[in-house]
Parts: sequence; C-alpha cells; structure tokens
Amino acid sequence: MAASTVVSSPGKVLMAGGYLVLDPAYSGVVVSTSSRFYAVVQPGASGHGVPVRPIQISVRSPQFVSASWVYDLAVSDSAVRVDQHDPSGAKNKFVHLALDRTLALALEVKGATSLQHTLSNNLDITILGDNDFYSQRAQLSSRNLPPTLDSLTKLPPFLPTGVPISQVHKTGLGSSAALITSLVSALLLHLNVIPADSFTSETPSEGRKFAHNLAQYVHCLAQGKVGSGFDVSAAAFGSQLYTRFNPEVIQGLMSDTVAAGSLNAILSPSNVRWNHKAEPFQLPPQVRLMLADVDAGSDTPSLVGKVLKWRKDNAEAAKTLWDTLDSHNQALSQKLLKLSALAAQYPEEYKNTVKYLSTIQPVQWLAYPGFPEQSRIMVETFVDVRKSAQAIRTHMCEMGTLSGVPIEPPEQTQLLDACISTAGVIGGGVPGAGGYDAIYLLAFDPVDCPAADLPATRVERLWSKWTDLSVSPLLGSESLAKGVRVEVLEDIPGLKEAVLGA
Ligand SMILES: Nc1ncnc2c1ncn2[C@@H]1O[C@H](COP(=O)(O)OP(=O)(O)OP(=O)(O)O)[C@@H](O)[C@H]1O
Ligand SMILES: C[C@@](O)(CCOP(=O)(O)O)CC(=O)O
Repeated sequence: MAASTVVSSPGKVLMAGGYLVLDPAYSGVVVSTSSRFYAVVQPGASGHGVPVRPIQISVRSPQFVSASWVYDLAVSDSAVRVDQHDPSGAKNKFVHLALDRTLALALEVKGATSLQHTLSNNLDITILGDNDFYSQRAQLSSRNLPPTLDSLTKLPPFLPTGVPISQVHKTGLGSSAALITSLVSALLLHLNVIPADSFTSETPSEGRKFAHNLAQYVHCLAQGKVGSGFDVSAAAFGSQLYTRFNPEVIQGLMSDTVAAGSLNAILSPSNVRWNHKAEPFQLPPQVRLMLADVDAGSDTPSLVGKVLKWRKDNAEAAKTLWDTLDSHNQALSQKLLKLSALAAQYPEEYKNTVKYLSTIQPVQWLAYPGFPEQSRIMVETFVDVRKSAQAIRTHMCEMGTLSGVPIEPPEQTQLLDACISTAGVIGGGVPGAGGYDAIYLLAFDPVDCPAADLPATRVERLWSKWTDLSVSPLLGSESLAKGVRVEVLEDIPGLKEAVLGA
C-alpha cells in the first residue's frame, strides 16, 4: 500500500498577453508564483486492510467552513462510479470531477484489479492553499497589523478563512487551476498511473505532460468552458511563454459522461493534437515580482465577453491593436530573457548594474556616462523592458476604452504611475484581464542591500500611504520551480499541522 503522496502546484500571474492569449496566434508571458496549492493524499482508515464496501474517498478543505465531501466509489472492469455519499450535502464540482475523471483514466491505464488494490484502504485527501490565494486583510486587522509584507510573514500558514469557499475573497492567483493541477497530479502519482519521478526533471517528463492534459481537461469541464488554459499550464510547468491549445482536442470529452476507454487516447502526452506551447521563461536574477491586491474585485468573464465582442465587431482595428500589443509583449519577454543571459555571462557587472539602478529614479538610468560596455548594454535593456511595460499599459488602456471595460481603470493608472516613478521600480501593469483587481510590479532586488534601502520597501511605503484604493501586498514572488512539485509533508511549515488538525 502506498504511503502519503503530497504534491503542490504554483499560482500564476499573466504579466502580459491578457485577452490575446485566448487566440493561438498570440502568446502570453506567464509567471508562476511561490504561493502554492497542496494536495495531500493519504490511505484512509479502513480497518486493517480489509476493504470496506463501498470504497470511499474523503476530501477536506480545512481553511473553509462546511468544506468536506465524501464520495462512494464503485469500480468494475469497465467503469468507475464516483457518487457523493450524501447527495443532499454541499457539492464541489471541481473536486468531484477531478476524482471522477482521474479515476476513470486510472482504470483505463492500470485496470480494475490494480485500482481496487490501491484504493482498498480508502483515501483521505486534504487540500490547502497558501494564504496569498485569499485576501488576508481581515486577519491582519484583527491582529492590529498593517498591510505589509512583514506582517504577512507573521501570519500562521494555511489560515482558516472563516467562510465557505463560495464567499471567500480571492486574490486572482488562479486557485482553482492550482487546486485541480495539484489534486490530479497527486492522484496520478498515488495510483501509479505516472512514474514516481514524473515531477523531478527540469524538462517536462511524459508524466508531467499527462498530468497537465488531464488537469486542463478537468478544469475546462468544471468551469463549463474552455479558456486559454494559461493558469493550468503555469500550475503544471511553471513560468513560461504560453500559446494555447486547440479546444477541439477535448471537445469529445466535454460531457457529463464519457465512453469507457476514451480518456487515455485523448489525454495521453503522445496525442499530437495537444498543440499548446510552454516555452522557457523566467524573470532575470535580482528582479523581483511584486503583487498587490487592490480589493475592489472584478468579474473576469464579463470583461472577457465585452472585449471579445468588440474584437469581433471591429475586426480590422482589433487586428492592428492585437498585433501592436503582441509586438510589445514579445519585446518584454525577449528583453527579460536577454537580461538573464547577460547576468549569467557577466555576473559581476550585472550585480553592480542592478545595485546602481536600484537607487536612482528611472529617468536617470541612462544619465551616468561611466558605465563599462557590458553594464551599458544591461542598462539599455532594462530601459527597453520599462518601455515595453509602459507600451503594454497604454495599449491595454486603449483596448479597455474601445471595448467599454475598465481594463486599467483611472484609479489603477494613478497607482501604477506612482509606483513606477519610485526609485528601483522597473515597470508594472495590471495582470491578466485587468479590472479593479490587482497590480504587478517588477522591482530591482539587489543582493547585500539592507532591507530599509530595498526598492520593495519604498514600494510598500507608497502602498501603505495610498488612500484612493486600499492596496494590500501579496507575499508571493516568482517560483523558479518548474510547476508541479512533490513535497515532504514535514518540510512545509504548518502543512502537517493543518492536515492533522483537519
Ligand atoms: N481550497 C479549495 N478547496 C476545494 N475546492 C476549491 C478550493 N479553492 C477553489 N475550489 C474550487 O474551485 C472553485 C473556484 O473556482 P473559481 O473559478 O472561482 O476560482 P479561480 O477563478 O481560479 O480563482 P482565482 O481568482 O484565484 O483565479 C470553487 O467553487 C471550488 O469548487
Ligand atoms: C482574459 C484572459 O486572457 C486572462 C484572464 O486572466 P486572469 O484570470 O484575470 O488572471 C482569459 C484567459 O486567458 O483565459
């Protein structure tokens, strides 16, 4: 019998490419975050290995009120049935579908005998998300703590939210995608559908691709629509330049029931109809991603509907705008990648350049005449990054104005303008679909710099004094891990306690 399986997946920030990434002709710049969702799969208490009938899977989300679900399983040679034990109890479509389709796939790959054997002791699953996925304003104010990064580090991990899932204030990091990806990945490992080392290599293994395809499918099914899928791809593969998959690949599976034996052929990593691209990307060293929740919240689906309608009704103008935005998005990602390469090639010059730029206003970056040649190239490249981020903001604003939706509303514009004028801030914008939701910034994070002198500290000071919008920082920064990761329960602070206390 397998021991516990603990798997985590990161959250996401779509730094550039909102709306464009819905179209396979364009790509998005996706950064995965250090904030993660955890799925802990443990053999249940069945009574000394004697199978209990029916087999049961219990799932708990201890951060929420009324968030536990029990499912009865019936495994035959041709099908697995997953039924909620108490049909009148609260439902969780995302969790239910993740179990239903992962077990159906496991039956196809492993056969009924193997599946029954692995499940004979039942399963207990606990789902936990890092605090960053949910607004911590109430927690901070109940502890008389100001909304700062330092205060956030003082909060216990995996804090209960005190509300049912449907009422929680999310921060937009892609909770459902990270949840589904960690859950299906943990189950695929636990049920031996994919090899134990599937999540160890830097380059995506067949097992990781299989988990991605399944997570992408389950997430689309649970959401009732096929989005671009950048959030699931970030959860599976980490930071990347993402180009979407053709929705037709899963069209035949988008129904309440699927024909026995049909999942493996479609979801298999060897199915060439999966045509998404996840090209390597990461932020340059000593450049820090900063995120803030602006606590006004926006309704992404309604923004998307209006923008896509405008695009359809104004095809020519939209093509020009989309192409222009795309050129700036590409420039942003390519310049950031160039900086990573320069940092690797000339580490000392890079360190000195970052240290110098982090102390002065952006308008002065190019003013210093005494740079050695390599540093001058680095400064110019940082200037290019800044210009691209600004051009993206300008054209995203234009997209909002033309389609009548607040992609970068005036309140966000004022806040972002103030942030990017701060010494040591490279650029910023509204992530994803925009709206009154969140902002992101790229700030220098020089090594050997006292905390008080860090650009992040200056930004925090600005945020804490900002009164037009309530700005609350998020703790997470970029995760360099390439997506899904296998964890050791005891190594994640607070995770074991949160599971045991569940
Ligand atoms: N911690 C959790 N435990 C169990 N189910 C969860 C949890 N978090 C999210 N879910 C499931 O995901 C659904 C929320 O999906 P929704 O699409 O609203 O999130 P999202 O848009 O991914 O959030 P975000 O704003 O973080 O991007 C919930 O209704 C629930 O079924
Ligand atoms: C507008 C869109 O391109 C991005 C939405 O991103 P977010 O959920 O606002 O981070 C939609 C999508 O890609 O599915």
